[in-house]
Amino acid sequence: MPPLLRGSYRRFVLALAHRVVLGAGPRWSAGGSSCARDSPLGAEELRGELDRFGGVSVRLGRLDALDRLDPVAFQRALQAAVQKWRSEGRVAVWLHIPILQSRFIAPAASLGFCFHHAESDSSMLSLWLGDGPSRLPGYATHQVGVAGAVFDENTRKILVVQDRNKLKNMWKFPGGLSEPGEDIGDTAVREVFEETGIKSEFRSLLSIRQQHTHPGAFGKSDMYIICRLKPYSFTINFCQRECLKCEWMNLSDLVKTKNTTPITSRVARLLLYGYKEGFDKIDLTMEELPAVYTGLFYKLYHKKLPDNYKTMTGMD
Ligand SMILES: NC(=O)C1=CN([C@@H]2O[C@H](COP(=O)(O)OP(=O)(O)OC[C@H]3O[C@@H](n4cnc5c(N)ncnc54)[C@H](O)[C@@H]3O)[C@@H](O)[C@H]2O)C=CC1
Ligand SMILES: [Mg+2]
Repeated sequence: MPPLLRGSYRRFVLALAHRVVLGAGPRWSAGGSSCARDSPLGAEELRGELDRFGGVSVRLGRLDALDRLDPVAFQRALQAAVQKWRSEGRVAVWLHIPILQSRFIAPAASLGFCFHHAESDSSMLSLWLGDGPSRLPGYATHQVGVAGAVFDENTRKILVVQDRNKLKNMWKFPGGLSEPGEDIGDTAVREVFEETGIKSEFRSLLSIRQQHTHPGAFGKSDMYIICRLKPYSFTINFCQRECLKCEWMNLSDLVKTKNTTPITSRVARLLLYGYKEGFDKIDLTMEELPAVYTGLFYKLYHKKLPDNYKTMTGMD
């Protein structure tokens, strides 16, 4: 018996392994999400939840007893649990590890667990137990950047900046990265205000760019969305830390200048077209609709649909 499994550790690990085996067993209702517990053995157990795909989720932060467990003992307990789950046909194990319990990452990795993702205060490891290659979905694939094309129809001027810390100083629309849970239009309005001091309101989406292996996206892809915004303040007070220059430029000058990026030039032409022919030609407008399954709401962006088409029931 290894020295670390003597005395109280030994009793604990045996109880833990036993608990895992029982906990992962038939008292878990298939397709349900309730915790399995064996009450006679108390709180010291490796508890998990069964998900609707047949995988098991274990949240180490909920297991008080782990505070007293060392990595070697944890590895043995986890190994026993994985064996049992495998024999029961579970398809995957998800291991949620609070950052302060990161000593359990290496033991899990030695059993084949890999990082699925990490947040600021925790990591999630996963192990595929099903047949064939893993069918577990990956984590985030893109970062989302949003810019605001703030166009003043009265003066035909557009708000442009040159970023500091860029190798080439070119005119572009102010913008930046979306915060978690932030609506696209809100990112545009917030970033425009933070970088230029201009207040504006969301009108529509104009373009979406997708670029892979984007520099600065930590190996992920970049989704860059440009919104049309309407200004309601006009005095520039730009952020010196982020921007080198900021000005209201004639839209026709932005269309002509070579000192800009291809996407800015293209969207400037799109705006000119919208200004001359009607913004309904270029706008993807937003509407909030209810989600059927979650009871939440979402934002849907598309070209304007006439009201009679929204309510029509057939082709008549
Ligand atoms: N084609 C275009 O016209 C351009 C498009 N974009 C798009 O805009 C979005 C990002 O906008 P940004 O203005 O860059 O974001 P942002 O306005 O949120 O600013 C990012 C801030 O983070 C700082 N930063 C970034 N990486 C850093 C690091 N490793 N260490 C320290 N500080 C760091 C930068 O200095 C900057 O202050 C992306 O979607 C990108 O594709 C950005 C520039 C030009
Ligand atoms: Mg920016």
